[in-house]
Amino acid sequence: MSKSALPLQCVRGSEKQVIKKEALVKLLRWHFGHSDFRGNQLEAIQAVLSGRDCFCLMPTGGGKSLCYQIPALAKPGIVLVVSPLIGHLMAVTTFSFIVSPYGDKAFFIPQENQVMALKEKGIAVEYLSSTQTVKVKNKIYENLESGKPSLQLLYVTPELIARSGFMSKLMKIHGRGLLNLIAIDEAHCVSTWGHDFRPSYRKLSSLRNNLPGIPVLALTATAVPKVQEDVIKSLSLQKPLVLKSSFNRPNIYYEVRYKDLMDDPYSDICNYLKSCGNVCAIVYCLERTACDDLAVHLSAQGIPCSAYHAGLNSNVRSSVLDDWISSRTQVVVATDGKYNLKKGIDRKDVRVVCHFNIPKSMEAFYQESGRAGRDQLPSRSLLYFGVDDRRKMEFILSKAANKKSHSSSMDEGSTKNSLPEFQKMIEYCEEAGCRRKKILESFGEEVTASLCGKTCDSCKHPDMISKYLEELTSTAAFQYKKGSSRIYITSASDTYGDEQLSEFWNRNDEASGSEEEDISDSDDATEIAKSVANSGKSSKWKLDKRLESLERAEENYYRNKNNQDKQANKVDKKFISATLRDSGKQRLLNALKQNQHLSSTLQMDFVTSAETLEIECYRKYGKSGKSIYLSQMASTARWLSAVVPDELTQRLGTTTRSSMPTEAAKPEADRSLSPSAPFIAAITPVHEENGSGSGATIESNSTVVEHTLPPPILSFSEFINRRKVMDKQVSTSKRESKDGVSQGMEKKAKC
Ligand SMILES: Nc1ncnc2c1ncn2[C@@H]1O[C@H](COP(=O)(O)OP(=O)(O)OP(=O)(O)O)[C@@H](O)[C@H]1O
Ligand SMILES: [Mg+2]
Repeated sequence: MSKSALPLQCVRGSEKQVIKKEALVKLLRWHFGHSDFRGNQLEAIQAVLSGRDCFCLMPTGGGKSLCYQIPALAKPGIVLVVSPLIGHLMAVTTFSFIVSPYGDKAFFIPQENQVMALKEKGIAVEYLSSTQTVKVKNKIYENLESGKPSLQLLYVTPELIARSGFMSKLMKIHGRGLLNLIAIDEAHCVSTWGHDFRPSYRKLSSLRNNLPGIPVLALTATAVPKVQEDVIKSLSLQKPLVLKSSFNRPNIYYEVRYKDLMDDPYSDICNYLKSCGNVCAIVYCLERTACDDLAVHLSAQGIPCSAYHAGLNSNVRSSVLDDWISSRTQVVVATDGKYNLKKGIDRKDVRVVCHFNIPKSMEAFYQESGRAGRDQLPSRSLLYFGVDDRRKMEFILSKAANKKSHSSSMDEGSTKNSLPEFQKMIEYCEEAGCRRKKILESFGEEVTASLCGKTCDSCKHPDMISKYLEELTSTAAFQYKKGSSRIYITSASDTYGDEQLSEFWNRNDEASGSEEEDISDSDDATEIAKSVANSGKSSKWKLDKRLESLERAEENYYRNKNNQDKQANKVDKKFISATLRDSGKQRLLNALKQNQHLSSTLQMDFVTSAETLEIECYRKYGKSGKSIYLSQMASTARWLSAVVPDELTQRLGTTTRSSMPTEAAKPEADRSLSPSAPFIAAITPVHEENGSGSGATIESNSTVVEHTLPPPILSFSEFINRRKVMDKQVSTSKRESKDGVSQGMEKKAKC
């Protein structure tokens, strides 16, 4: 319910005057219902209200937003909040977001968006972004230009700040003395050293020059000292009050598990999630294919789960998030890319964050694991460490570092070296000692071991962890690690090249619909390699080039990228490499192995089965291009994850007997049938319920067996044919009903 504003005369003070704590606490209680300020909130608020610049470093969920929201209430004038991707996030789903609606740090309150939530609290707030209609924007501009603007808080994107038209509007407002504060949320985005650098943030330095005398508040949860210095310098903060909170997240229990010591990491994560109960969880994977595979596996084991990554079109992503946020799915398996869970939408009650592959840096790990327990309740971070994963990441990073060293004029100071960053992650996993201490020390925080209070596996079970580490160092995989990263060279040539191995279905949709992927998106191994390599081009000239290209990509997101690019992309994306095919076989093999129905069928040759199905798919769809091939592979993997032995035998038998005919060679009748038809026909007799392939009752040897058939594998042409038939049916029935209506009307008219 809307609340009337607290009479402000009791708290509003003139410039440079420190507003007393009591008055600010009153505002906090009245508008937000919190009893007192947390951490450094009060200091930050008082500093900016007295006109001083402030750099405020608070952990994820620490309460940074209040540091600019309270000043908006405590002093006349407008607080300008720069926050990335407001428009994107407000537009991308049907839900609403609150506070910093930037992917990385956004968090979600059902049915309310950030602006709505603040309005509900009686605060005059608006946001401006490219996703709004001209009408809405004009209304806001009118307010700003009116004699007495009623706005207290205005959220804008960094891209808008970069536009000269908007800047001149701001300058006018400033000239009229109506600007109270400039708050820059997610301020680490300004730094090329940070893991979330955004070129448009570089233009924010113009704020200081164009709007002199207005305090600037930079807010971030990024703990790396180099980034902090960079932010202060880049935003031209003047003698700022620097406030740093501890990065300790006492409500998160940290744990590492060792894949190389397990029979089956998939089962382990599955059992782990089950043992946590029906809680909200995020699982991060390095690559999209790993996401898809794991999501399939968890779903097959009865855990409501979906994959979420940039390979899915925005509609699918929205519906995945919808399901997750409304608790229809328990677990989301995501890559760590820009539009994914790390930076997408967050729930405050995430109880578990799992990293199924080692993250590329401690910073990334901290941010991602920090999605857990934003409501301050006990939560868990679990990292699955695998020597192979480690090597893969090392290869990607060192390849990028090599590229860097080949670039001629080095400018060491301007970009970060990712290998030492990754080393911290390795130490976190491979060395004994308190995990919490390692996290905090990696951010330069001095802590005693007692701080942890047995809230990490290493402090809680030191002997067990020592034993695991001993075992790990004696594993073949570990022994091999000092040799070379040979095993990744083959895959890495693909991983690092222009081609993306990690694909999922709907690549066509993606190419045509979701512009957001055009923004530098370290979504999978390929992208990580690319982004690291790019950041490694360290001459000033090269850095500028990179920034320019990123800026262009960013602008493309907000406008509409031209169709020629899409066409070019589509052509490149058609080629199916041998490695892609190998990974496809592996994917089918994994699906087979994960299938519980088949695990008892020991005589089954999984490898040959996977190969046969892949060859079938390639022969049928290889020429049609990568998208269709991948789409079919995804369908097949889904089908395999639930198939029962008889059905698989039938399928393989059918395949062999029919010698994998091409679509053209198939009899006409066969092509128009549902793809499952030959398969169902082979099991006789069949009684279909509801006329569909699923839920059929299969009678065999006089015994009635209830089966839920797995989803049929739809070939592309069958899918198109089916659509055509359905469209035809719909238009016929529409015509008929229209005829019926007009006949009825004719009758009425005659009467
Ligand atoms: N003083 C306070 N007392 C109680 N709760 C608070 C206080 N300040 C903030 N909160 C709550 O803490 C939660 C996190 O706040 P907020 O989103 O501002 O954090 P943040 O630091 O911006 O996090 P992120 O880095 O993820 O963006 C919110 O639910 C907010 O209502
Ligand atoms: Mg925030």
